Amino acid sequence: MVHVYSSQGTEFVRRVGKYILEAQDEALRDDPKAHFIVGISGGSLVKTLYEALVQDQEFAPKVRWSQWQLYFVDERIVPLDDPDSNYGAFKNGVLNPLAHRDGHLNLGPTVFAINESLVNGGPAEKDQLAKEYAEELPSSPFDLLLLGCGPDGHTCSLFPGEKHRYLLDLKEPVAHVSESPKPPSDRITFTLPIIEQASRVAFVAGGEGKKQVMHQIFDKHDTSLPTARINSLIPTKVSWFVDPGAWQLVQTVKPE
Ligand SMILES: O=C1O[C@H](COP(=O)(O)O)[C@@H](O)[C@H](O)[C@H]1O
Repeated sequence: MVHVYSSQGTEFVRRVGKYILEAQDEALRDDPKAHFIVGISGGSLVKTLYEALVQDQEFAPKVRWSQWQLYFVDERIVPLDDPDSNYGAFKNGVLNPLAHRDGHLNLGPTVFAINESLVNGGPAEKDQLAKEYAEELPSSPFDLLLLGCGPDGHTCSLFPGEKHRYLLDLKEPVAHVSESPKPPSDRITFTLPIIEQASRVAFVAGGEGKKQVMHQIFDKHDTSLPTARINSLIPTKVSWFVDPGAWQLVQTVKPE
């Protein structure tokens, strides 16, 4: 069963924060010196992470950042300081405010970014960039993947539609995507095998702009959408955090 939680505002952010801390504590329980291995999306998730893990007075001190190893489940192939970079958004939205929180220097996570020297190359360099990112991945499965859901049902940079259907069949853990329907056009993305192996997968989705796609995912079970496909592949490992704006058309599932 896929778990669905619907709440709004501060409650929404705190539910996400509580879930992340549970995943962190579970991963570090048996070996307090272990790493918590996390993959994050870009987009609206970054603001939620800031509010839940940096701004929240109760949760912030409980985040063991120095033990986090953090990867991007997808990345746009642009320089790291480009406004479209997922790394750049996370740096500006979470790492920088974290570093200066409470007036002293705080240690952040170990962050794995793409090889920036390849971003202006041709298709071969972009394929190489995906291959190199795959080589950086941990040897054990991810403890947690925090995913977004676009209004078209995409997650990571796994897009729906005929042209990108092949992405759902790929076996390599990281793929180069060209001609993305959402700019920028060139990206890398985690693929389904790596998502399926993760211990926990959470989707975080808010706003009215996502109400139609939620209906497609939860009422219509449209598994041509990468998000719905993940629900059907690993239902017991998936949780959804959705706000009432996004949830308003769903009729067949009652949030917990
Ligand atoms: O392009 C992307 O979009 C998705 C969804 O973003 P959101 O702003 O609607 O939450 C995001 O999860 C992905 O990482 C990003 O590259």
